[in-house]
Amino acid sequence: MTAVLEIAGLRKTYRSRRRGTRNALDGFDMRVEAGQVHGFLGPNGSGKTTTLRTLLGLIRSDGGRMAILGHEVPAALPTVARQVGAIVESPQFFPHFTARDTLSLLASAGEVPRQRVDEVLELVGLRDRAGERVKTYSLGMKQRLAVASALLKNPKLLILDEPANGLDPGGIREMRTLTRTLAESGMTVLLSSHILGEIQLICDSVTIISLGRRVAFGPVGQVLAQHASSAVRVRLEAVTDLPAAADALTRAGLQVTPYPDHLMLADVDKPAVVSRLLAEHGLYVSELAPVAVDLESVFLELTATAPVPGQHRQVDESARVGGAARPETTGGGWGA
Ligand SMILES: Nc1ncnc2c1ncn2[C@@H]1O[C@H](COP(=O)(O)OP(=O)(O)OP(=O)(O)O)[C@@H](O)[C@H]1O
Repeated sequence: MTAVLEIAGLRKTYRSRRRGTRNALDGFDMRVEAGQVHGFLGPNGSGKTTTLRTLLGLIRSDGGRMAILGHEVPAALPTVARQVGAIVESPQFFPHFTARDTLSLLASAGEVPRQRVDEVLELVGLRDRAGERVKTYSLGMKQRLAVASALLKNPKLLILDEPANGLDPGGIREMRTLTRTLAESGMTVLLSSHILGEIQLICDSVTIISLGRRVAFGPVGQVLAQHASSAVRVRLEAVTDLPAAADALTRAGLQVTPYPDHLMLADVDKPAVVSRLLAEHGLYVSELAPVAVDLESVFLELTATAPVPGQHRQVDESARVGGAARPETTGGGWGA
């Protein structure tokens, strides 16, 4: 398959006299194949926006390589810019302009044929409200207008940062259908979102980032399968025993994620070992069930961002996967 987007070893450090240095990207890799809808997932502050801004030449990297449609960027951005549509930060529109005026202005500035304005208004579902001023639009309608503006050039690569932000359930479903339709027409879509159920429904493949590094990537089914084999949900007869159970299982070397009314265990080859171990501590299991894994649980496990009762996770406290200095080896190098 042909890569529309390749990133290898990308590094970005923010430096400020007051806050010191912060490694936002620490050798990040990504590869997006042509015609795919690719999900870009990561906890708050993990480096998604920094990646996208670097890719689009809005900020400069401190190292690594990036290519769009085979052209190295940022050097080739003037060449490839026409083929990339992006909404990375909430775009600002003139509030007194209508959606049609806004898009017409952008179309003439970008030498896009006038008829494309009506096409994109139709595509994003704004046709009937296109004559109203943007200041009267709801958040979701502004979001649709933003997507319309990114589609004007009929790009080969469409980058959407949180496109479902502010959309109602119907709007989210329409955005899903639109994204799939665009991909079926040959467009490659890179989609960052925190709505993991949505990503699982829409995306062909994903990249998960944590602390500026890739911690998982590949086709959605493959990423799920890699984590599906041996997750187990444990409930106890007494909920108050959960902390003691988590403690005993952790000390036995198991990877435990606590929830208010159950524990999740990763990599359990023999579930019977769990009930025996807990019984030895006077803790009695009421349920021990293999779990059908979903993207949300994989995300929480890989980024270590599952909520822990009684604790308030701070934004930078996501995973150092495996405790290793570098979380995963991916074959390395360009395009892995
Ligand atoms: N201009 C900046 N100056 C200093 N630090 C920054 C700047 N922009 C981002 N950072 C830091 O870089 C890290 C990555 O931020 P980034 O915005 O890329 O995360 P994100 O994954 O997009 O998060 P979110 O999901 O919350 O949007 C964070 O620790 C953030 O505080």
